[in-house]
Amino acid sequence: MKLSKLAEDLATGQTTSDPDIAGLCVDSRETGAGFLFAALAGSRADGAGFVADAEARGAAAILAGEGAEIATTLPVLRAADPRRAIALMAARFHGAQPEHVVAITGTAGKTSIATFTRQIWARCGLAAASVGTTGVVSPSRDEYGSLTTPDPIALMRLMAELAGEGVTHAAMEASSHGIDQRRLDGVRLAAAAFSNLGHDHLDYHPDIESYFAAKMRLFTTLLPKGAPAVIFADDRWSGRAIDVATSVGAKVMTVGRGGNFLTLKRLELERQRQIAEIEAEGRIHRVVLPLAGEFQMANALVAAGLAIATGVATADALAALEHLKGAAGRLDLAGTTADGAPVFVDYAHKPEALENVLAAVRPFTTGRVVVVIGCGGDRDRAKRPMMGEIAARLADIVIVTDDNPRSEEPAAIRAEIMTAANGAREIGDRRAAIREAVASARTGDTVVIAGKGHEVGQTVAGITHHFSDHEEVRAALTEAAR
Ligand SMILES: CC(=O)N[C@H]1[C@@H](OP(=O)(O)OP(=O)(O)OC[C@H]2O[C@@H](n3ccc(=O)[nH]c3=O)[C@H](O)[C@@H]2O)O[C@H](CO)[C@@H](O)[C@@H]1O[C@H](C)C(=O)N[C@@H](C)C(=O)N[C@H](CCC(=O)O)C(=O)O
Ligand SMILES: Nc1ncnc2c1ncn2[C@@H]1O[C@H](COP(=O)(O)OP(=O)(O)OP(=O)(O)O)[C@@H](O)[C@H]1O
Ligand SMILES: N[C@H](CCC[C@H](N)C(=O)O)C(=O)O
Ligand SMILES: [Mg+2]
Repeated sequence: MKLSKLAEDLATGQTTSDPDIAGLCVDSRETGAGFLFAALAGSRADGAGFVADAEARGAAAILAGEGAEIATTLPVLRAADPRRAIALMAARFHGAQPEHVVAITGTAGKTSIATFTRQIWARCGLAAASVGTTGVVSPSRDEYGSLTTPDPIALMRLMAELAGEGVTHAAMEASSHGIDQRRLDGVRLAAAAFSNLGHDHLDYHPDIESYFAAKMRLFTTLLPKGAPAVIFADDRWSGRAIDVATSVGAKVMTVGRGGNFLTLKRLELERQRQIAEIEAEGRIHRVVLPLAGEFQMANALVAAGLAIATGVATADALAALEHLKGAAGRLDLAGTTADGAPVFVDYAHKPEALENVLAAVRPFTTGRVVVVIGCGGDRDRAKRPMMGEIAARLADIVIVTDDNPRSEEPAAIRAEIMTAANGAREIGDRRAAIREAVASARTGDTVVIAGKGHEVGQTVAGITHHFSDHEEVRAALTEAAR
C-alpha cells in the first residue's frame, strides 16, 4: 500500500517520495524492508531514539508525534496522536475484521467473559473467536497469549487473519493499558461491556479516577454511537459506567440483580454449580450454570448480554450458559486430595479478585480455607498489603510465596505482603508452598492457589522459567498420596 494512501486523513508531512509500505511496526526490532516505523514515546523509552535502528533495518518511512525530534533521511509523517494514527493505519493496512467484534473492560472478569461469549456464539452455530490474556481461541486455533490486549499492529493482523478464517464473531479483552495506549482504536466494535472496577494498575494510572476514565474511553471514544453497551449492574462503579455510556448515546443493557435487561432474580449456590432464575423480556428462565463462584454468574450474564446484543436469541443465549466451561485457571479445579479436599488454581492477583474467590469457596468449605498467595514484581505495589490483609481475614491458613518477581527482589515483595498478613507463613519457593498447602489440607478443607492461573512460566530476575500451578498441584497430590 502506498504511504500516501495509508496515511490519508491520519497523518501529514513529508511527501517528496511515496514509497510502497510493506508492513508496520512500533518496535524498531521488528522492522522489515519497506516498513513504516511508528516512533512512539513510551513509559520507559522514546521510540524517536530507535529511528536510526529502524532505518538500518530497512524502514521506508517514519510516523512520529508533532513535537518529536526525528533525525532521518526517510519520509516522516506526523500526527497529534501517533498511537491512534498507527492503530487506524494498521486497520487500513490489514483490511478485514470479523463482522461482529465486541470488547470487554473491567478490572476482573474480562478473560472469563470473552471466553464465555465465544462459547455462547459457538453453541449457537456461529464461527467465533476470543482474544485475551489466555490467548486466541477460534475454530482453527488455540494459541497461548501474553498481553491482554495485543499491540495495535498484531491486533489488526490477527483480526484480518480471523476474518480470513471465516470467523464472524470475536470477543476481545480491552485492558486499561490497551485502551489508554490506543491499541484497539482500529477495531470496529459491534458492542462493548463493563464488568467492574477495583484496585489494579495504579502504578500506571495516577489514581482510581484516571483508571476509570481510561476504561470509559471504550464507551466514549471506541464504541460507535447507538451501539449496545452491556453493563454489569451490581458493582460499586456500575452507576457511573451507566451514566457515561448513556451520555454518549450508547444502547445501555444492564445485567445482574439490579439489571434491567437480564435480571438475576434468584441464585442458589452449590459446590460446583449454581442455579439461577433470570428474567428477560418478561419471561423467567431457569439456568443451571456448571461453575462455582457467584462472580461467574456475573460474568455469564455479561457474556449472554453481549451474545444477545450481537444477534443471538435470548432463550438460546441463556440456554447456552448451561454448557459453559470456565476459562483456564479461573477457579479451576486442578485436583482433589485423598481426603476429598478440592484444590483450585485461580488467577486472583488483585485485591477484589482475591476477596471474591475466597468468598466464593467459603460456602462449600466445612473445614478450613487454605490459600497460597504472592504478588507480581514491577507492578502496582499498593496491592501487596491489601492482598495480605484479605488473605488473612478470609482464609484460615495463608502461605505467602513468590508470583512473578520480575526484576524485583522476591523477599522484599513477600515482606510487603506479610506486613498485613497476620499469622501467615512465608515460603518463597512456590513449588514448596504449593506442596505445603496441599499436604496441610484435610477433609472439608478447600485449597486455593492464587495469582498465576493459566500461566506456564515464572519470571525471576528477568528470566522466565517453565512453571505451572496446575502441574505443581498434580505433582503435590501424587506425592501426598504416597
Ligand atoms: C507499560 C506498558 O503497557 N507498556 C507497553 C507499551 O510499551 P511502551 O510504549 O511504554 O514502551 P517503551 O518500552 O517505553 O518503549 C517506547 C517505544 O520504543 C519502542 N522500542 C523499544 C526498544 C527498542 O529497541 N526499539 C523500539 O522501537 C517500543 O516498541 C515502544 O514503542 O506498548 C508496547 C506495545 O504495545 C507494549 O508491548 C508494552 O507492554 C509491556 C510489555 C507490558 O508489560 N505491558 C503490561 C503492563 C500490559 O500492557 N498489561 C495490560 C493489562 C493486563 C491486565 O490486567 O489484563 C495488557 O493489556 O496486557
Ligand atoms: N466478575 C468478577 N468479579 C470479581 N472477581 C472476578 C470476576 N471474574 C473473575 N474474578 C477473579 O479475577 C480473576 C481473573 O479473572 P479473569 O481472568 O476473568 O479477569 P480479567 O479481567 O481478564 O483479569 P486480568 O486483567 O488479570 O487478565 C479470577 O481468577 C477470579 O479470581
Ligand atoms: N495482566 C497482568 C497479569 C498479572 C499476573 C500475575 N501473575 C503477576 O505477575 O502479577 C499484569 O500484567 O499485570
Ligand atoms: Mg484477562
